[in-house]
Parts: sequence; C-alpha cells; structure tokens
Amino acid sequence: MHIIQEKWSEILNMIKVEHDVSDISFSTWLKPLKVYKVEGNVVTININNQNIALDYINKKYLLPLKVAIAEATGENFEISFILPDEIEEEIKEKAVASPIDHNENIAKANLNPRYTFDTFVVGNNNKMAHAASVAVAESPGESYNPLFIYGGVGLGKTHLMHSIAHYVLQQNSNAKVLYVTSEYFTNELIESIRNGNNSTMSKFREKYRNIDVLLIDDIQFIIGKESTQEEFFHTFNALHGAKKQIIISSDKPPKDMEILEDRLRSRFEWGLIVDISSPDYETRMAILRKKEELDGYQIDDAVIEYIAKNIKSNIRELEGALNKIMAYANLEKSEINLPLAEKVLKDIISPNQKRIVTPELIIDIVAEHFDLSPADLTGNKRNSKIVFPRQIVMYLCRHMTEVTLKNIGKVLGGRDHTTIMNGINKIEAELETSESTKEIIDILQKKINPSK
Ligand SMILES: Nc1ncnc2c1ncn2[C@@H]1O[C@H](COP(=O)(O)OP(=O)(O)OP(=O)(O)O)[C@@H](O)[C@H]1O
Repeated sequence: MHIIQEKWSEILNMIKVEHDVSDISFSTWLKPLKVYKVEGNVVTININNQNIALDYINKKYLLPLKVAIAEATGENFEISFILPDEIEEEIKEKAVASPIDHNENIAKANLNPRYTFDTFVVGNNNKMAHAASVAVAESPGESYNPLFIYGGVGLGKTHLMHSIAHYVLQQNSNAKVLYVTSEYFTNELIESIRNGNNSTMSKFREKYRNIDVLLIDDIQFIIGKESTQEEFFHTFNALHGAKKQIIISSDKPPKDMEILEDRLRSRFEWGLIVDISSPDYETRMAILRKKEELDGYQIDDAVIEYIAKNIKSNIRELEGALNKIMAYANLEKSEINLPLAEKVLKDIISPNQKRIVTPELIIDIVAEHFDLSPADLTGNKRNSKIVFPRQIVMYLCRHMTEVTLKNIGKVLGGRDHTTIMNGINKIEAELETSESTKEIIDILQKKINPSK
C-alpha cells in the first residue's frame, strides 16, 4: 500500500482542521474521496460519487489536498480526479490489453487457439466460405445472418467458425461469443429439462439468448430431436431479432436436410449459404506446408507431395498422415523420407483409397458421437443411454465389416453371438419406423467411412 493510501484519513483530517471545514461539508466532499492509484508522482483520486461536482472539488480542494499530501509524505505530488464511470472504462480497456484475459475469453467461448484465419489456407475449395466468414467477422450481425457453412467431414468448417469467433474477440474483447456443437446444445438442454425446475431452464435460455455471436457446429445432429429443434428455433429468433450473429455448420445444405422442420429450414436460408468442398492438390500442398511451418518441422518435398497426392478427401486425414510420419520418425529416430512415408502410410493409403473399417474404429466413432467412452460400450452397464449406442455398434459392425457375429461379441467385451444378433435386429426394426435412427446411422456411416 502506498504511503498516501496509508495516511489518507490523516491527510483528510489535516485539511478539515487547517481549513476549518464544517462536518457537513467534510462528509459531503472530502470523506467520499479515495485514492484510486499512485503512479510516479501522480495521485489519482476516486471521487466515488458520479453526481458530485468535479469542478467544485477541483476549485476548492485541489490545493489543500496537494499541500496536505506534501506535508504527510514530504514530497510533491500532482493530483488528478477520476469518476466511477471512468474507472469502469479503464478496467474494460485493460481487459483488451491483457493477454491473460484474452485467453480466458477464448476458453470461455470454447475456441481452439489454433483455429484462426492466420492458420487457415484459402484455396478454390473454400474461397467463398472464407470470404463470407471474414465479412461476418468484421461486422457481426450486419452482413449475412445466419451464415450457413456446409461441407463434408474434416474439410475445415469448424476451423473457419473458430476463426470468425477469434476475430470478433480480438476486435472487441467484451463481445459475448460462444461456440458449441449442436450435440452439446442438446445435452445441455436435456440436462436443464431433466432438472425440472424453471430456474435451470431460464438459466439455459439466458445463456443462449444473451450472446452476440453464437456458433453452432454440426447442426445436422439436431434432426429428429424435437425439443431441441423447438428450443433452437426460439434461440434463433431471439438472437436474430436482436441482430446478433448466428453461424451454423452442417454436413449438407438446408434444402437437403430432409426431416428438418420447415420453419427452421427457411430460417437457415435467410442469410448466406456457402460450401466447402474437397481441396485440390495445390491446396492440399499448401495446407501441409502451413502445418509444417506451424509445428516447426522440416520435411522433404517428396514426402509432402506423396501425402498430398494420396490423401484427397479429408483434411483431418491429411494432417493425421503427416503427424503419423513425424511420430514414427521420432520414435525410430529415423530420417523423414519417402520410404518411411510409404511404410507408415500403407494402412491409410490402400490402392483404392478405402479406409479400413474395423470394429474398434466403429466403437471409437460411436462413443465419440454419443459422448461416451469406448469402455462404456464394451462394458456391462445397461442403461438406455448406453444400450442404444451399443446396439448401433453391433449393427454397424455387421454392415460395415466382414467380422463374424462371434468376433463382434468378443470385441464388445465378450458378448455371445445371440446378444449381438438381437441388437442388430433391434436396430433393423427401428430403421423401418424411426427417421431419427435412420439419420443417426447415416451420419455415423459417413463418419466411419467418409469416402463412401
Ligand atoms: N483450409 C484449411 N487450412 C488449414 N487447415 C485446415 C483447413 N481446412 C481444414 N483444416 C484442418 O483440418 C482439420 C479438420 O478441420 P475441421 O475440424 O475444421 O473440419 P470440419 O469440416 O469441421 O469437420 P467435421 O465435419 O468432422 O466437423 C483441422 O485440424 C483443421 O485445422
């Protein structure tokens, strides 16, 4: 604590005595004054009362304050006054300048720090989507609302959405920005409904309707979930009506989302719809080069070209391939060259570009989709949250691999083949009657084997 702060009441009392200030004047003008900060030889005094006449204090007490401070400290100080409003402004400005607060904002908004415009490679496949995203980032709520980005798995939708969010936060650290997947939105909604009281629901609504920029990823997953669609519809209206920006991504355009409620579909079409397609060879090369630069690697052209030539449809896999080569080189302490790349990638790059689908892969992807762990699916728990996804694994293993019922049972924690058969029958029956099960299976099949 600065000596002026320590001696503050003494200083005020000195003024009272020396200038014969009445009790009432003292408590009106002097007592509310507080030392806000001391920097160098400047004391900033908080007036502490927005309505007080600054002029009057300046005229009447500036000199007495200077003298009393000099007397109490033995030094000369300049004095400046600050009002509560100005203090608030200053705190906000500090928040902009402070990288710690910026990181906090990024975390609060659920953003991946790496997914920015700087690290996003613009190519023929995403030029329009990129340009629209920049426009939205520069003037959220004003240009295209909603911005609807669609495209296949692993092509950069999420990266682009995060880039918009980062940009908005950089421009205005007070902006309320939130990125969620539609699955997260659904789970949170279900949780609020399950808690069953009005306050959890109103908290949920307050959260989602009090946002400047809302980004919802993979909206296709709310299809078939009626209460989620209903709630999202109202969230959308509230935000859009208040000119708040909404950005949505999906694996297909609204017109192809067959069982989406019409009123949502038409809203999705209000703004701008842009797509991201598979990158061409040049773009794949540029993405790999960018990654090399960001991760600080030094890699032979031949290796980069080999990956770019062979992995065509999915950028996540393109990056995964490079990571895998680096990991091997590291592990085996070997040089990064073409023979190593060929050896490491032989599983990914089969002559006809097919990904090898195994029950383990299916378990991983189904678990991730339902927000479960693989161990949940192979374990013994029997609640419906787990049983349904487990049956889906059985169905998908049957239809996407050559593995026998017995072996599917083995991988699924040692279940016998009749259990597996029953699970498969259950899903097959549901597919006859339930649009949402059909949709889930469709999504999962695409996640498991995007090239199909
Ligand atoms: N144009 C690009 N430049 C640089 N990196 C990219 C680009 N496009 C995609 N990536 C990278 O590819 C990976 C997959 O991208 P992302 O997660 O954004 O895909 P997505 O389309 O959202 O996939 P999903 O459909 O699975 O949600 C990320 O690591 C991302 O950084």
